[in-house]
Amino acid sequence: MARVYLSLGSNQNRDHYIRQGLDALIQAFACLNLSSVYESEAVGFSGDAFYNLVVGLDTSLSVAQLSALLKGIEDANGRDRSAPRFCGRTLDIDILTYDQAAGEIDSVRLPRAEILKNAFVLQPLAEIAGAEVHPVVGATYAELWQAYAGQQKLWPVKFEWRETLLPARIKI
Ligand SMILES: Nc1ncnc2c1ncn2[C@@H]1O[C@H](COP(=O)(O)OP(=O)(O)OP(=O)(O)O)[C@@H](O)[C@H]1O
Ligand SMILES: Nc1nc2c(c(=O)[nH]1)N=C(CO)CN2
Repeated sequence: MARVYLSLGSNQNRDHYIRQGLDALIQAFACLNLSSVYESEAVGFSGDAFYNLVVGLDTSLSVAQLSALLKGIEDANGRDRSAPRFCGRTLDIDILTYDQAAGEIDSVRLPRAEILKNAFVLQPLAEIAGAEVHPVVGATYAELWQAYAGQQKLWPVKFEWRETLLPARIKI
């Protein structure tokens, strides 16, 4: 089994698509660890604000199998692959880490560089995996998030539907 962390983001019909993404992950995996959902301004382009969260899970899927599964979930949720990289997103699911893998595996770059760049990734990752060590930097996510101080900090968003996920093998 590999320990995996995923980043979910949406800035179009955000409640709907984040919920859809989580429902699909619940169907696919035995147990999910969910961070809070955070709202932040779009980084890298001007557009609607995003909701982001991080999900932790254990899987026996390979990186290639996991990547294909996640692309399928994105596609089923209106993802337009012809759109430019920095534009609105119905649902984006990225693999942040896969155990301690480092490098390009089956066209997936690990660990994902955005962990060290963006509060909307690092803050929720530190929330649910603060004691775990970044595969390349060697510091824990809690340490990395502390070092990020002074830059953008995000605040959790209250989700009415979050509690409704509780019966579904979810650790919040
Ligand atoms: N860590 C990763 N997680 C998911 N896909 C990755 C990763 N690294 C490389 N890829 C591959 O790169 C392709 C482009 O993905 P990438 O996430 O870089 O761009 P994007 O999804 O268009 O933009 P973004 O995720 O920044 O919104 C994906 O289809 C996937 O095959
Ligand atoms: N706040 C925020 N900004 C972004 C995000 C995102 O998920 N959250 N994703 C992007 C493209 O992947 C570009 N900009």
